[in-house]
Amino acid sequence: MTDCQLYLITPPAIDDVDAFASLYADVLAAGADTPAQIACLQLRLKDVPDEAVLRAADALLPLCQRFDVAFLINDHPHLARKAGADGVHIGQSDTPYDEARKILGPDASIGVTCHNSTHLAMEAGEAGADYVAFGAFYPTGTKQVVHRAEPDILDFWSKATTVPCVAIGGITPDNAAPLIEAGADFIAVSGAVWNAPDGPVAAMGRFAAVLGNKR
Ligand SMILES: Cc1ncc(COP(=O)(O)OP(=O)(O)O)c(N)n1
Ligand SMILES: Cc1nc(C(=O)O)sc1CCOP(=O)(O)O
Ligand SMILES: [Mg+2]
Repeated sequence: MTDCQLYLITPPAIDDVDAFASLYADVLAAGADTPAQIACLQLRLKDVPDEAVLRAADALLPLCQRFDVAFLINDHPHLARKAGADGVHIGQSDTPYDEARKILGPDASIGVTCHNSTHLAMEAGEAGADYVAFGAFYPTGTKQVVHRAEPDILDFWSKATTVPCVAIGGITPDNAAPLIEAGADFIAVSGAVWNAPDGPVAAMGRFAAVLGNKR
């Protein structure tokens, strides 16, 4: 079994929060005690009012706590603090790391998007980021991306530092293996779970199989 873990990101829009929370509970249960056990859920709602983020957080945080899953909110450190989240993920055009750390304090988990740049990752790591995220590794329909990363950045990073690295971008059970083998500590996925033709629970089984292989 690899030591790479699954980092789940919500869809960018959730129309029915209660229905999504129920589906997320099924996904949590499907991954529990398997190699696809979810390590972190990121709430990544885009272009919605703060109230919508907080409403979704209220529904999802208790489920994360029940399954010992870290709960991060994307982009907004103030909302992460207000929601009682475990941390925030920030990109290069979001709140700067130092400001996010001031807002959330020393015990929060703060992840930083570093695209395909070891320079950005070194800066984030030296500043105190809890993880760095590299991507996009594959084409994705979830986000308009301009940067492409190759697995060798994961190999370099995992040999050069102890700061955990997250791989993201178009990751599926069929293309995850090279990223896992290259040294990703986490694979961050969204569409491959939520948009799976046979449903998110079946997708979790496929991720368990690929994450269960020897690194
Ligand atoms: C784990 C993880 N990695 C990268 C991103 C992308 O963040 P960002 O560049 O700020 O883009 P948006 O997600 O905010 O559109 C992420 N959210 N999570
Ligand atoms: C949110 C995000 N950030 C990316 C980056 O490259 O920084 S790619 C991406 C989309 C992730 O969703 P999916 O697993 O459906 O591709
Ligand atoms: Mg962002």
